[in-house]
Amino acid sequence: MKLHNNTIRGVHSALDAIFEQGQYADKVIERTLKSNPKWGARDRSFIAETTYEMVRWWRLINYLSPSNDYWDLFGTYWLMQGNELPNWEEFSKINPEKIKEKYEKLENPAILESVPDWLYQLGKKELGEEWETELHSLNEEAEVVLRVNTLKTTRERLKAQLMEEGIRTYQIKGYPDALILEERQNVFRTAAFKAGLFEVQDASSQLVAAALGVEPGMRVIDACAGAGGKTLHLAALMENKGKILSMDLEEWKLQQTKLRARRNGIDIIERKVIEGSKTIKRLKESADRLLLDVPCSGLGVLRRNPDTKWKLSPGSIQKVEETQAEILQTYPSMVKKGGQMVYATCSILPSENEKQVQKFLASEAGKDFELIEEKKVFAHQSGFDGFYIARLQKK
Ligand SMILES: C[S@@+](CC[C@H](N)C(=O)[O-])C[C@H]1O[C@@H](n2cnc3c(N)ncnc32)[C@H](O)[C@@H]1O
Repeated sequence: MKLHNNTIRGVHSALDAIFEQGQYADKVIERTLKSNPKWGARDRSFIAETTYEMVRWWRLINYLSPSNDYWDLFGTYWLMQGNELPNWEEFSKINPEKIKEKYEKLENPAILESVPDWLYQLGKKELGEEWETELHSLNEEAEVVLRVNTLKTTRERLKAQLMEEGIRTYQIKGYPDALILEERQNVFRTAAFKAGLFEVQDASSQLVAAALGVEPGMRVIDACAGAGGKTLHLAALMENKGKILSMDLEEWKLQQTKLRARRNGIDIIERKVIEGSKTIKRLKESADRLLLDVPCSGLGVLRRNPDTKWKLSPGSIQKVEETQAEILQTYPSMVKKGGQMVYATCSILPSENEKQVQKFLASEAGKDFELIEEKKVFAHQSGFDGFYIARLQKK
């Protein structure tokens, strides 16, 4: 593949915004791509892919070539991919033989898998032997997965329509609404997306709303709804009949659901900002189903958000675990007697998952609940994001 100086500069400026200014990788890439309308589809995918991969392998790259110069770091990454470097002045400081030798001698698994030491040790402590395999898998590039909006189309019809738009997809067993892209492409520009025929949502994430066992006509609360990914799925499973109360602390996130719901042809969603414990108390025993898609470390979705590795800290994980425990102590009161709730995270750490559920069940707030089903979804087993999904019944 031929390298172009100005697309590499695009990668450099994206890396600078991510590492020096602490911005989120997905937002940075979106902005970088918009900054030069002359870049074609190939340039854009080079910039997006290279930035993500360099963020993913940042520790390893910096170990192999300790340098503050982005050209050295890019050159090292390029060699790691099995490519040759062109004879450019910018790459003159790079010694491919030395890099190769250093890599071959490397034994430290945290550097090899490109994660901070504390994170490597935490994973090992929490998951034991399974961590190595899982971590390796979490360093792979994520597939692009679509969730068919069954309110507007079927999987077969969408597959055919996307094919007409030049996008090839395939389906997999066990995920009834999912289509996977054969090749990474920008699907947001398609007529099918604009018509609300699908949303982009990882296959594991599609298991969450499905686990809640909703039916048309139910009253459902999605208490950590964010921008509404799972709310939209719930609405489709409910055939757009009943009521969904979509709640979050952040109003700007809930606002995004409005637009998405319109595109999806959904009108059963009501939005409510959580202003404090009163908001929750007023909704006591009002829901047939409650979804707690709680804030988490995001360690299950490192494929999609590799910058999470460098943003997390032991302190931030502890803080998020405290929030999870607090949510579990108060929000389940919104479930009607005989109703059900799902507690879910996109983390693979037992301390955010089964241990939180066990603590809840052993507490006063959880005494009326029982665990019906629990799914620990690992990336190395499923091929998709890591998730945890627990379904509980209120007696
Ligand atoms: C995992 S994200 C939700 C993703 C969303 N359900 C989706 O499918 O797109 C967790 C959400 O919980 C919200 N949150 C954080 N603390 C909360 C709290 N105490 N109560 C309710 N929501 C909270 C965050 O703002 C964030 O949007």
